[in-house]
Amino acid sequence: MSALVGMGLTRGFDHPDGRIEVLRGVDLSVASAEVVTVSGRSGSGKSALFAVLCGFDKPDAGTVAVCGEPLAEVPAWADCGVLPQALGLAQELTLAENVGLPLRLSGRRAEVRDRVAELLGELGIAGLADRYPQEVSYGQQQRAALARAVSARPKVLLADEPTAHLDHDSVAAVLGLLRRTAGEGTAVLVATHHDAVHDIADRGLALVDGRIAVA
Ligand SMILES: Nc1ncnc2c1ncn2[C@@H]1O[C@H](COP(=O)(O)OP(=O)(O)OP(=O)(O)O)[C@@H](O)[C@H]1O
Repeated sequence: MSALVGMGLTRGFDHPDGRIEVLRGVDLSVASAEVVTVSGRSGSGKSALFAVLCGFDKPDAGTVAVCGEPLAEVPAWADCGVLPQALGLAQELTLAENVGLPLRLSGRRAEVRDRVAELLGELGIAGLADRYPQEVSYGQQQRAALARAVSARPKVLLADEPTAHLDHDSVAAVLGLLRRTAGEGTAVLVATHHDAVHDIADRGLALVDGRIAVA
């Protein structure tokens, strides 16, 4: 079954010089355990699409379903994990606390310690567990935000440019985690400009003129 289904998604924005229609009827689906990339030129609407798919933004028309259920107004982290381009780490929490937050909010406190240690270790930032986001680099924050997105083992993971700004070893760690997360049953959708991400994906989609095409 498709874990993530978007149908007929449209979204436009009003600007002083007129309205732009960014999404013009996007249909897509991602199955459990599948890694799918979305490419497209800068400004083509990848982030706008992800915002609609995870419920951060409402489409003008169309529907989103996670495992056959309409997307909740505020989806649980265990349903939909998100790595937004802006990261959105809680500044008043340490990296470890940020990563453990989805588990705490899901009432799974017993899993927090081991899962946080596992993810921070895998992403090479275990030594930064007790630092606050403003005390580490952007790339380190980005990996913490990815760890937070996957910590509750969500049904769907949406990762917007997860390898931007990372060095070679960090890219390899992120790609390994994306693949492993899919291997554990999560449907993974990744917006990327990066060939290395396409190489580990099962399929590639492209956003062209507000619609989805096979890449
Ligand atoms: N909240 C908003 N208000 C107005 N315009 C917006 C808003 N969000 C996105 N846009 C516009 O929608 C278009 C698509 O933006 P989006 O950020 O989705 O592109 P993208 O494909 O993710 O680009 P990049 O690869 O550079 O991250 C752009 O023209 C942008 O200016």
